[in-house]
Amino acid sequence: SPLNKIPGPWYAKFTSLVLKWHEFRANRTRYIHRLHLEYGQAVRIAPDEVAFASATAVKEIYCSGGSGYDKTNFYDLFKVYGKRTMFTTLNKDDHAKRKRVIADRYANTNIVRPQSLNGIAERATNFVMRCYESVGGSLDLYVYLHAYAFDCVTHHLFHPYGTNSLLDAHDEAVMREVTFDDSLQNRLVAYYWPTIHKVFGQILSLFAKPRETPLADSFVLDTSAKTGAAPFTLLDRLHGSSSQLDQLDIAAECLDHMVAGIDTTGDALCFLMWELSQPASMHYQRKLQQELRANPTASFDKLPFLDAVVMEGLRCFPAIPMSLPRHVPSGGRTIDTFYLPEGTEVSCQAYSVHRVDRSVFPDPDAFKPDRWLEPKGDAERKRLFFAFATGGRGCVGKHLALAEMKMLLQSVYSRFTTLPDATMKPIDLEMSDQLISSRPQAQKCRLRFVPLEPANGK
Ligand code: HEM
Repeated sequence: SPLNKIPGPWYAKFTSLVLKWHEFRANRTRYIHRLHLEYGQAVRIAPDEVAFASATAVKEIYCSGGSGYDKTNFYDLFKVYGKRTMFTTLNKDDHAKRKRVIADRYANTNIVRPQSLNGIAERATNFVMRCYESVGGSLDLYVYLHAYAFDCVTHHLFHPYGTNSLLDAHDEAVMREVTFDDSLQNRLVAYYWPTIHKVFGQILSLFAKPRETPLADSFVLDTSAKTGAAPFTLLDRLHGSSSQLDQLDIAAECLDHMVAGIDTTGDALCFLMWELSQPASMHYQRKLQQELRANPTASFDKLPFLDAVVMEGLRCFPAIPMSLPRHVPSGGRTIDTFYLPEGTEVSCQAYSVHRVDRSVFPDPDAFKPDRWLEPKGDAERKRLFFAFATGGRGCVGKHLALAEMKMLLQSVYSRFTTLPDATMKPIDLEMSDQLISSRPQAQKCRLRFVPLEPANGK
């Protein structure tokens, strides 16, 4: 095999079992990262699978021809109501057709419309209310950040039919159902051994829970059938004449975006606020508070240190840190000097792309927002920033996610100091891999919120 030339552990030439073992133990990302540290930026991780971590590989796999190589059938696991969505289409043409309909709803010009931003600001205010209520005790940030992300994304999809899970128990139950899902092992069996999954599915579900989200499913089926959504929403576009989607396709697309918008933004904020609350990062928290309080009326996208904090948060703790698998196209390709035959599975994972090249990210495991403020190396850092992936299949919700993250941090850190609650252990925030996203292992994150003195004594 031409892949024999690619460095990697000896057993990867013969079996994918070791890789699968780590996947089942929710530890794929760290395992592959260890291999990168040992073998370099190109590693053979299974007989027909290679992981890369260089900027040239990212460009080739995810950007060549605009949207890079086609996705693998791994993405079948994410089909919704049995339908393919923009995210789960495998080939370029189907994807481009769907994206043409959807993309403008996620353009920054649409995100910064007053009706869109006011909805996010309102949710950030609800979050701050929760923080005030917790003063003297602690708040489980994990739950409320996911509620915030849920409310923001449903605002963008469905306004005026968005959720209010920060204040409403029924909506919170919908969010919990999606967020506290525990179906990793069951879905991995479905992917790797579909026949076994079909035949022994009932027995398997006694040991490994299947994914079941009845509340979310029926919320989206009902809501996406409604008319009268605001012009900035995705629902408005999907019901428009240009979309030509039937009702079930519309519901599937909406559910996919809703799920894509909850855990990603919720987990990214959770890891970031936990880090900002650690003694080693307290000086960054203070610097952020100073910037926010010195510029109380500044827009969230005009604050350089806030931007640096968010970029560094997403670099250190990308909510999707895992491999984004693609197939080498017909005829084979050469990546980083290695020839790969057609059909080889190739991928990059943000966790490693953000760490392996120490000339671009020195001291890569340390949280250092200031690195994003240095003009030197700016282009190289941006080239290796892979939290939202890149190319035509990169995250369509990026501008929405950044607006949500920045507006929440602005609301919180202009009013509070956050500190870890004594009940928390460092292991609680260890990364636990799911299918492509990673979440804090304990699925809780208790912080204490200490109100700041009013600015200027007011
Ligand atoms: C911090 C938050 C977020 C992160 C880190 C993130 C990251 C990503 C990444 C890495 C991908 C590429 C996945 C792949 O190729 O397998 C992606 C795709 C996608 N994201 Fe996000 N995302 C975030 C928030 C959101 C939000 C708020 C939405 C809103 C609806 C969203 C919707 C999507 C969709 C629909 C796709 C598929 C795009 C396509 O295939 O064309 N994401 N995201």
